[in-house]
Amino acid sequence: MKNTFLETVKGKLIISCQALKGEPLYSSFIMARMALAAKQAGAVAIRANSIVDIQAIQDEVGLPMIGLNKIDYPDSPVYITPTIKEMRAVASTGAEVVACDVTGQKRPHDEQLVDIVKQMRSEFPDTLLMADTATLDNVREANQLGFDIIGTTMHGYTPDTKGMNIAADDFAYLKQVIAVAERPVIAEGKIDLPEKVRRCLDLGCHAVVVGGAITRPLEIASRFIAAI
Ligand SMILES: CC(=O)N[C@H](C=O)[C@@H](O)[C@H](O)[C@H](O)COP(=O)(O)O
Repeated sequence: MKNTFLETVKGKLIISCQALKGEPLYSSFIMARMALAAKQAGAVAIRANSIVDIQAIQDEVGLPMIGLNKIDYPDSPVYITPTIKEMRAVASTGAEVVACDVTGQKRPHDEQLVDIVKQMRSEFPDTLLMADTATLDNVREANQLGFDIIGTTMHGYTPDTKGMNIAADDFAYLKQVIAVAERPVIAEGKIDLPEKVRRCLDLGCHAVVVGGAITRPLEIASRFIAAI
């Protein structure tokens, strides 16, 4: 069946529903309900972490999904769908898109991204691959490897970009990403206001992912508390 994810999300909002172990909402049941609220509000796709959460959300809302699997390995800082094992597991759920780290950092067991992409293309030819990048060099690598979607997910979360914010200087970095990317750009990471979503789309992003500002109540409540 043709993968229509990119057509479905064009100019629209994707909501990320994620809670890691240790976070107050850590529960597939709750993530599925978060996804239902997202759907009722008008989100056209969901981004989710872990096989159980992806499946629970698929059952509850039936929206297209960007799936990932965060795993910490002792020999690598890469944690978003880091190895072929997690890539396969996420694709096997039927998620339309599998997202993985493309930050140029060493992967677990020294796996090479070029091999992972090649393997995924042969095993899951209909699954789109999203590159979670942090820098323009990462975007160039994603272009070269033939990723289908360029995400800005890791901007601000690598040693080189620590503390940076995609919205700084009227999205100056995002403008460069759009200029360099050879595939549709999905803006993601610290987009915490509706006006910012609008701006990302006006600048030429294909779609926008918002997570914590909608689905992480601890983060939302902390912002209010910090204002006191
Ligand atoms: C850096 C990293 O691990 N980002 C993760 C990627 O899936 C999620 O924890 C974020 O919530 C997601 O990217 C959406 O971003 P925000 O929650 O800022 O809207």
